[in-house]
Amino acid sequence: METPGNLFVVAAPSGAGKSSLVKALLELDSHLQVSVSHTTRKPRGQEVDGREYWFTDMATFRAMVDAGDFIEWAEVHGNCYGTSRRAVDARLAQGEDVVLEIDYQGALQIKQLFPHAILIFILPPSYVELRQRLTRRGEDPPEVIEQRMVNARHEVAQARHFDFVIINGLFETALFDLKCVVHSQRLRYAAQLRNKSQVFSALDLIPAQHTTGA
Ligand SMILES: Nc1nc2c(ncn2[C@@H]2O[C@H](COP(=O)(O)OP(=O)(O)O)[C@@H](O)[C@H]2O)c(=O)[nH]1
Ligand SMILES: Nc1ncnc2c1ncn2[C@@H]1O[C@H](COP(=O)(O)OP(=O)(O)O)[C@@H](O)[C@H]1O
Repeated sequence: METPGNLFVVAAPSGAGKSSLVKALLELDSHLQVSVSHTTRKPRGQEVDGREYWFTDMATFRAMVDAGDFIEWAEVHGNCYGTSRRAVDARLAQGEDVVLEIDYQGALQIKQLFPHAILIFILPPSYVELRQRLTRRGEDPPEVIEQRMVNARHEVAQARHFDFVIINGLFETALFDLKCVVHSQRLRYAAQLRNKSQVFSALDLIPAQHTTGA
């Protein structure tokens, strides 16, 4: 039986830079897969169905909730978002590492289901910078930016529930920090059993009672 992969959750207030950081991390880390969420939000700008999100209508989303298709879901900024069981379970079982880019409500649900999941919160350096990034991103109308700025204050307060907090001031520094968190999780004894099993057996290193990602 394959040693299950690691599960990483990245959350942040809108505009803090989580999508940019996860995208940059995936380009550097071929062992990491991102889970594509379902949402009732309408596509923005260049977003493509099946790439950034699976865009669904509310009736379909509700039916998936009722069918138990999501391992977590939440209403965020007036839209529904959810992580499908299919997107995660099979990959973890194959020993792949998976990253979820979801809000703090989903993150806390995931921690209940996967106690060894690593929760990472991305903070903006200030609310002024957060508003500037949302405005510069140019993907949300002013009223949506206002809503996200109001919600940001409550979201930021949830950082204390997370395992790691990364301040996304200089992008490259934040990306280095994110890579360190992911890599340090892989250096844990249990993860090494998966990554370096030949060496462990060559050294007669008896695998400890395996606990996923502990
Ligand atoms: N709980 C949960 N939140 C999600 C999911 N997918 C995205 N989100 C969160 O929903 C919020 C809004 O995402 P989005 O509409 O892409 O706006 P953005 O944060 O401005 O890029 C963000 O906090 C996302 O992390 C999901 O599957 N589950
Ligand atoms: N460290 C940073 N410094 C300046 N701009 C940034 C930084 N990180 C991200 N951005 C920019 O801020 C905007 C929001 O980033 P994005 O990744 O979409 O945030 P989120 O996914 O958290 O909503 C984007 O235009 C992005 O290019």
